[in-house]
Order: sequence, then structure tokens, then C-alpha cells
Amino acid sequence: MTENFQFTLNKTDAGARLGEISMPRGEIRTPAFMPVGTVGTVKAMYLDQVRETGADIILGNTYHLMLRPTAERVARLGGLHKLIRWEHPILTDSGGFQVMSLSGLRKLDEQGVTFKSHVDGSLHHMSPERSIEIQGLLGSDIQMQLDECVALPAEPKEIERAMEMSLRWAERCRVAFGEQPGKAMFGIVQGGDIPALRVRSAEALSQLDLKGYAVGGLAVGEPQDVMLRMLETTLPVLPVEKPRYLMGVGTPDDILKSVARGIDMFDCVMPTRSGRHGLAFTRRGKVNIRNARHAEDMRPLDEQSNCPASRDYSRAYLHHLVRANEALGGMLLSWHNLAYYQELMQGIRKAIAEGRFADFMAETQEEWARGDL
Ligand SMILES: Nc1nc(=O)c2cc3nc(NCCN4CCCCC4)[nH]c3cc2[nH]1
Repeated sequence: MTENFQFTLNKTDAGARLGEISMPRGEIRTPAFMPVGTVGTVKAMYLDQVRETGADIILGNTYHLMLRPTAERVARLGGLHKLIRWEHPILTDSGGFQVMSLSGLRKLDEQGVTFKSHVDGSLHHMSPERSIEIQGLLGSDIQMQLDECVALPAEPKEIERAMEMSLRWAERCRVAFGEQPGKAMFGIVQGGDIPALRVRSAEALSQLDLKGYAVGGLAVGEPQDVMLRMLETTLPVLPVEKPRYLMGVGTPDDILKSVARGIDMFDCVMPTRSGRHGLAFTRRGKVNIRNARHAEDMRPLDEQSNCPASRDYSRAYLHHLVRANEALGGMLLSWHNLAYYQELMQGIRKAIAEGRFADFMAETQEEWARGDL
């Protein structure tokens, strides 16, 4: 147990990094995938199951929790960890992205964002300082700065304005966060799809000597090659001894290619959201369990897995449940997908430890391409 936040870089293999973050609430093995627990629940999952799949940390959202049940109520109830019964690390996003994507944004200026709740239409204002205050009330272990994420494609002037304001907000969040030894505040690199702005943002954030750095403003509709090129531009400018977190990413293929470029942490709703819609990620690629071809297939999704949802339930039953829109269908497929994502992360970490990440990446992509039996 450490009373501080400590990132250790154990090995690199080409561009891939094997590391570990030690925090008072536990260790995070990197590269890490963080299941998304938006409103204090990883949808359709018990958090004991989420832990069993191998997750070291989950993500929560300031935007959703400030609207319901409110940060003050969570604090009165003992904090998010106690309320949701997850005693391991939690990272919280700062709310900027969710305001843009979910709420009726009313105003965005130097002070912060003013928006209407998508829950009940009430009006809210969030400044950088208030976002950090909310994340503190929640008890978050890794807190994200408030930033402005611009959807792509966008005008260069607009991307530059948002990037520069996000830098000023990073400084305000750093001051508001202060010194909290067992916790961390991460900056978020912006700059859209413009290399020069990405470099400027990464350099300026590096000067703030933060405990970790996220790459934001991506996975917002740009092609994968643009996202990867922005990583190639940004990551070499960030301090090598600090963790890098690619926000909102992604598919298994996105993850492999981003690890190869030096990303340590990921989060995405893909495994859970897709699971609820009947899409399974497997070692042989994607399987749409709604497809009629599974109707009488008594094989499980993956007999080699140690996850019951992957090993013990037939495709025929999963097909039936999803077609009947039964809750158990989404539960089992979410469980399977999270287990597959963690199995992929474990394979990545093992391959880097053995100095064979490039081979692992090629073998994994070949097996995906072979497609489901
Ligand atoms: N504070 C903050 N800043 C960002 O620039 C950001 C950028 C992000 N980009 C995504 N992409 C999510 C893509 N996701 C893929 C699966 C389906 C739903 C959308 N999430 C993000 C979250 C973010 N949070």
C-alpha cells in the first residue's frame, strides 16, 4: 500500500509500455482498460463480476453524478466507493465532454459551461473549480481537468480557441486540486487533428508537472488513421515517466494500435453498450448473436475463457435471450465482452513483458480476421 500516487514504467517493447500505478486504494496494471460506470454502475453488471474479469479501476462521470444523485448527496452517503461498493481506484471524467454530447449546452465562456440537465431540464453552471470540487466530493482517485472537446471536423481557429482555453482551465484545475498525495489530477491534451496545436497543448501541459496526461479530443468521429497520427504527434512530447490515457477508446483494434504508440490507459462503453445490443467481441472477431446462424449453435462464445458468460452459455441461448429482449441477454454479453477486453489487456501486458508485443499484435489481428467459426 502506498500513501502516494506512483507510476512505475517496468518495460517498453518498441512503442508499447508495461507499467503499474500504485495508489492507496490499490494497483492499476498498465496497459489498463477501465470499464465505464457512468452513473455509479457498470451497466447490467455486479461490480464483483467486473472485478473478477480483471478490472483494476473503473470510470465514473461528474456530469451524470452531479445531476443525480448530486455530488453533495454522494458525499453525505460516504462517497462513491462506499455507495457503489467498489473499494478499488475510480477515475472520474470532468464533465466537459458529456455537457457537449448530452446536455442542452447554453453557454461556454472563460468561466465555464452553463447547461440544461438532460434529466430534468434544470440549469447548471460548471467552472473548472466546481468540476474539481465535485470530483473531490465523489471521492475520486484520479480526477480529470475540465476541458473543451471539439467535435471533428472543425475550423482550425475553433480548435485553437478550445485548446488554449483548456490549457487555462488545466492551470485553474491544478490550483483547485492543490496537493492531495494519494490522488491525482490528469491534464487533457487537446488540439483536434492539427499536429502543431497538439504539440503546443502537450508541451504546455507538461510544464504543469501533473501526475498523468490524457489525450482528449479524439474518438469524436475522425477516421482511425487520423487518431493514430495524432498519437504519434502527441505522445513523444509528453513526459515518458507519466501515464498516458486515451479517452473514450475503443475497439480492440484501436487499443492494440494505440498501445503500440505508447498509451497506458483506456476507457470505452463499447464492450458494455455493444453487449446490450447483442454484439460479442471474441478472439475470432465480432459475433452478432442476433444473427439466425446462432439459433441452434450449442457452442459457447469461448470455451477457453474462465468467464462463465463466455464458457458456460450456448450461443443458441444467448441468441434466444437477445431476440426476446430479455435482460439476461445483455447481462451475459456485457459480462463476456468485459472479460474479453480484460483478457486482451492481460495478453498485451504479457506480450510486452516477454518482448513479443509486435508478434502478439499481428497474431491477434490475424485471428480476428479469420472470423468466427
Ligand atoms: N474530458 C474529456 N475530454 C475529451 O476530450 C474526451 C474525448 C472523448 N472521446 C470520447 N469518445 C467516445 C467514443 N465512444 C465510442 C463508443 C460509442 C460511444 C462513443 N470520449 C471522450 C471523453 C472525453 N472526456
